[in-house]
Amino acid sequence: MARLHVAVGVILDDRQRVLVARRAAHRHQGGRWEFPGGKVEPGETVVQALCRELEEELAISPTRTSPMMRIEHDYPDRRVSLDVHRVSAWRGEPRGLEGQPLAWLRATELARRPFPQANLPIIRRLALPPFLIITEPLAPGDLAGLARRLQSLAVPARGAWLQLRLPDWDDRAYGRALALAIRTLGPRGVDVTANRSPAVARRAGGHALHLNARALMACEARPEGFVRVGASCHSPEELARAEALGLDYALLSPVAATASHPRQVPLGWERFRDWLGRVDLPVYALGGLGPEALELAWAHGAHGVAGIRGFWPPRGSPP
Ligand SMILES: Nc1nc2c([nH]c(=O)n2[C@H]2C[C@H](O)[C@@H](COP(=O)(O)OP(=O)(O)OP(=O)(O)O)O2)c(=O)[nH]1
Ligand SMILES: [Mg+2]
Repeated sequence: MARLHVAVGVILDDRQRVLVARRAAHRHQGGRWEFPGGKVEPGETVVQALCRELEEELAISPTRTSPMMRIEHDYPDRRVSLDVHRVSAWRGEPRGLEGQPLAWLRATELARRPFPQANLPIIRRLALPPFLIITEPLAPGDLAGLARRLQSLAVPARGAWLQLRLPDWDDRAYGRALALAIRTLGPRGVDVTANRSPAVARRAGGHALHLNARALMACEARPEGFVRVGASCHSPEELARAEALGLDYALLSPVAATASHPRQVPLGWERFRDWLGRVDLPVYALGGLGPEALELAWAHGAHGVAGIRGFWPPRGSPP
């Protein structure tokens, strides 16, 4: 059975809601929800096919797209290869030209609708927010200072999560900081990942774990008991290790020059794209980047942007 090549669009608005449509009952995978798109015709590029399909199905013309992932899936009656692209800007107002119902959903709402089986990796990937904010250096044990900084955090409309990175803090103080961060940010919809040993993270109630590159390379297996585990990477070997361990994401740095790691040579965007293209893993761009770099990062294959300085309000500014 030949594999059907399908262009799929993850259409995202500026609050990171995704446009989905319900497939008509009589079609393959009928009645289920889908990300709009369709078959790539002979002679078309994937992006050309996507633009044509979105014109035909929704009356919109994409003006900005970026590659997101590729999925091979075998249904009992059909084999498909989904070439998934983000659509982050378009002309026109989406309408269901084929009578199909449409809905704009947040990532957390996608899991509650029936989608074709092949779409599950897309839904899992969308659950990772596009911004990963890393804590700034803070005097060891200064919990009150941390509380003030967490309060001051302006969460980007597209969504973010936080990596609690306090390398100078001892385990005890770190555990208290982690519990504080989870308590403060959880109600604001911001998950917190612990950059510490699994034992300390677990004891403080952490459910996500971040490994630095040294911890990653020392790891024999994915640490157990966390819903999300990721790692900091600086080379293709480290990325390959993160993929082999079945981690959920990686950070790749430094893309540009940074104040926090002045001696590291920046990768630049071309090498960044080349390296992340060798693994099947969502990768955040890190190093000298702020939230404004998201479209550029997407254009180079990144899942999102991670950073320190570009995300926090200046110290001493009113909360
Ligand atoms: N468009 C789309 N297709 C998907 C998704 N997930 C998934 O398994 N598929 C499968 C279902 C179909 O077998 C195939 C897409 O074909 P399609 O029926 O949408 O193709 P098309 O728009 O060109 O439609 P048509 O001309 O055949 O009516 O890929 C998805 O999220 N979006
Ligand atoms: Mg279609």
